[in-house]
Amino acid sequence: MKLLTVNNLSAGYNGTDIIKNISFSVDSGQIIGILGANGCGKTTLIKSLANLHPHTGNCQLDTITVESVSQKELARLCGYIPQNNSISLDLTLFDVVMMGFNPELKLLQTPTRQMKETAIQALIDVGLGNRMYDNFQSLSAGQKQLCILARTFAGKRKLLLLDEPESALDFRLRYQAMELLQDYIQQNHASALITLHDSALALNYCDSLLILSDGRLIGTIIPSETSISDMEQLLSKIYGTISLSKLNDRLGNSRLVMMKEAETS
Ligand SMILES: Nc1ncnc2c1ncn2[C@@H]1O[C@H](COP(=O)(O)OP(=O)(O)OP(=O)(O)O)[C@@H](O)[C@H]1O
Repeated sequence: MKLLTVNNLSAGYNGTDIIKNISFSVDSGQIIGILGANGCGKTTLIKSLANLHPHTGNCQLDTITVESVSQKELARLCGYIPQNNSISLDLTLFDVVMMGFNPELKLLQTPTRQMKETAIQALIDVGLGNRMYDNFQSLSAGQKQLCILARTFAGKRKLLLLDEPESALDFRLRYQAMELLQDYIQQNHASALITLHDSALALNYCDSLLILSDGRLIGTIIPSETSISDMEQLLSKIYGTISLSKLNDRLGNSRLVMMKEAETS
């Protein structure tokens, strides 16, 4: 079932389009990666989908047209994690996660007990259960990112828009965050659009990958179906010469590994 349909999306700055005529759709239950070189327009695309950046074209999310609803209404269906968190207030981690319920609460309405329990569980799930009442500002950059992820999971939105959520996480936590995301998507019949610079996460955790180059969608990879040579060809357009291999880990799970090759002239 389609959760999101994007039609002819273009957006930019100062009258110049940075992303150009992008169209794609996302089924429920999918994690879609957005890959592209620095500056190709990934953040601009994600912000446009969250209706936080002016654009032309339109996005249909479930039963709503993104461009025609209020931010609060959109926030009930869609959770957005920006590249850099902008929380500068002295709040506990618990308070930060509780902010995820704001779109559901009316003015002066207090959160329910179930919301509080969900927030606590979300913090435990990301490994921050023992820091729940610490000041958010006292966390490291990676821990802040995990706390924001917990807030997004607690909100139980149908669509998650995540802009490089792994950037501050160490090697182990990157994988843990992707596993948590997979569980979330399955349990909530949700979908995620996620910009990534980590090819191992992109190739091994995403159901499909949108390949952006210079603001255009130049192709789509379905890691479980697309041939290695087709994937290499597309990925080389954004990363230069690369090679891909399928390797088995010790448990026999097949993994895609991308290696940078010397540039050929
Ligand atoms: N506020 C702005 N004003 C003018 N130009 C901008 C603004 N924000 C971004 N740009 C330009 O738009 C282009 C795309 O930026 P964007 O942040 O969407 O790229 P990105 O693919 O997310 O990059 P990265 O991988 O480095 O995060 C860049 O050339 C950037 O300079």
